[in-house]
Order: sequence, then structure tokens, then C-alpha cells
Amino acid sequence: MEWTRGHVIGRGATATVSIATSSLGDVLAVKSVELLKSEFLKREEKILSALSSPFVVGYIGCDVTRYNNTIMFDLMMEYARYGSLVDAIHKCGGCLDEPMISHYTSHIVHGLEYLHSTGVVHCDIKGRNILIGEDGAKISDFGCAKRIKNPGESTRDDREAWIGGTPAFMAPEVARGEEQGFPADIWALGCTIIEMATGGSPWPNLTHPSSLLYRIALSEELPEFPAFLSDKAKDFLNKCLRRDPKERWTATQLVKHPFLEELSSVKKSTNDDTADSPTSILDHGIWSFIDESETPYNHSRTYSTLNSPNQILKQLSMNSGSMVNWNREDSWITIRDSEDNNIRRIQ
Ligand SMILES: Nc1ncnc2c1ncn2[C@@H]1O[C@H](COP(=O)(O)OP(=O)(O)OP(=O)(O)O)[C@@H](O)[C@H]1O
Repeated sequence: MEWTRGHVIGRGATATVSIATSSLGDVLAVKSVELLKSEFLKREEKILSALSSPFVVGYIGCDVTRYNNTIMFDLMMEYARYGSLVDAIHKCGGCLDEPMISHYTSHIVHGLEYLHSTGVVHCDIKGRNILIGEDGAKISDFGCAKRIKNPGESTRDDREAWIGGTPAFMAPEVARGEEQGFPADIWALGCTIIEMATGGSPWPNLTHPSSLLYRIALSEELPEFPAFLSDKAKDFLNKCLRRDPKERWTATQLVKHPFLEELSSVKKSTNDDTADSPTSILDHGIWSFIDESETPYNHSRTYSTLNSPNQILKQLSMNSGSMVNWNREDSWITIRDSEDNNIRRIQ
């Protein structure tokens, strides 16, 4: 397919997204990265190309092109003209009202139900990774996603053991480096509902990466439920934000929750259709941020072999390998391991 690159519409930690037009006049979005650094985008392309749902951004194709004397790998997708859910939150004055939250949540839950039924864990659900198109919200950015081959089995291969995502949206078991399965996406969905309701982080008082990870991993706390939400909405949040992943509702259970009953027009059919330069987290001296005198939160039996929050944070770092990068944009920091494909994002 012939296509022409237009202006930039978004920049992530790894890629630049531009608008483009096809020779047939269709408008599309093209996510591009230098071919030599395209490992993550190729992996994203592999996962996205196998998906087809009205609640997931549509895959169009991929290409290798020359741009400004650089060979680029391009992932072509459906163009979501209203940008991300974060853009929608800003446009609505900084937070969404409950009917809008219910509306978008319905789409995201249906998207998760579809992904999980195909064995895909998204691993980075948050407002920035939900796009808004003509027909509603769509899950995008599969750069952290992974396939679980045998969801019912406890044995996991190396890929299934990867831990990734954005710490403010990380489930406790993920923050502890234990596992990242379907329930982790449900926790992140709960955090995204809080993001829609407040326009901010689910953990607003924790801006420091290590404090955030300590709190999520080791405390018994939950993010605060926004007071203005109805009992139905709070009950929905309560089903998502359970610290024990086994107690969280599945996406299939959540689609039937009364909080989403308002939804009438959701299509359920299958669709055929400026970041800073990355620098090493070690260069930033993250471990010097960890105050030995910081009070450890309650430890549970699951990580009894670890006797201090420092060890847990160090284990998280080791899980992410040696080539760890972070990248600030809109206050988010993304950390990736280019060798083992492990990814961390820290707010
Ligand atoms: N299909 C699309 N239609 C419209 N805008 C898009 C589309 N895809 C991405 N964008 C815009 O580009 C931004 C960056 O895209 P994306 O999150 O996929 O990149 P990324 O490099 O994986 O980001 P990060 O790793 O930092 O989350 C999005 O937040 C959104 O604003």
C-alpha cells in the first residue's frame, strides 16, 4: 500500500506517531522507529496483527521506509481522531463525569475480555494507552503486551515471566516482581477509572518511584476511591482493586456489572476492518533514592525471602536486566531492557 507521512501526532518513549494518508485517501496513524532499534515495535506489530476487535486499535500493516536518511520500521494503524483518554480528560476540564467514565470503562472492559480470551495480557493499561475514535475507546500500545500460552497452567516460559508496565498502575503482585497475568490488567483498569475521575495518579501523594513501589508492593493500602462516584461505581472499583489477584473479578465478570448497564451502543461484533533522550536508570542513581531509614511497609508471606524493601526494589531492577533506560514525558518514566525485552515505567 502506498502512503504518505504527515505531521507528528504523538511521541512515546520509543516511537513517534504520525498521521498519514494512503493512496486511496484513507487517513491512518503510523508509529515509527529506527529499524535498528525496532525490536519492541516489531513485537508490538506481531501481537497487534493477530488481534481484531472494535475495542482494540485496528491493525493496518507494516512497512520499512527511508525518512530523513534513516531506515524506519513503520506500524500502520487505524487513526483515532480524538487522541488518547488523557487528551479526553484534559478536554473535559481535568476529569470525566460518571456517565463518561462508565461509557469508556465499558469499552475498555470489553477490549480486555477480548484480549484475555485470546491469551494476551496488555501489561500497560492506563489513560495514555487508550485511544478515542469515532466509535469510542480502544486499547492501544501493545509494546509491553505478552501472550500467555496456557492461562490455566501455573508453569510459565521466560516470556510469560516478564514484568512490565507503569508503576503507578502496577498491581501489588507485579510491583513485587511475582507475576503479571490477566488480573494485573484488571487492577490497572481500576487505576485508570481513578485517573478518569480525578485526572491524576491513583497514588497522588506518591511521586517518588521507590516510595510508590514500596507502597504498592508491600503495604495493605488501596488507591483512594473518588468520593463523588456512585455506590455502583465504587463497587466496580472494589471488584478491580483487590490486592489479592485471585479475588479480582475477571473481565468476563465485569462486563455484566451494573456500573456498565447504561451501555447500549457498544459494538460487540468482531471488526474486520517529546521525550528526553533515554539515559540509564543507574546513571540517574535510582538506588541512591532509596533511603535506608525509610520505614518498610508490612511484609506478607509471599515475599518472606526478602527482608527489606531495598531487596525487593533491587530484585525488580535485576528482573529488568542490565540495559535499563528511562525516559520522561508528561511526567512518566519508561524503563526498558533492550536485551531481554523487559520494560518498566515509573511515574
Ligand atoms: N492510532 C493512533 N491514533 C491517534 N493517535 C495515536 C495513535 N497511536 C498513538 N497515538 C498517539 O501517540 C501517542 C504515543 O503512542 P504510543 O503510546 O503507542 O507510543 P509508545 O512509544 O509506545 O509510548 P509509551 O511507550 O511512552 O507508552 C499516544 O499517546 C497518542 O497520543
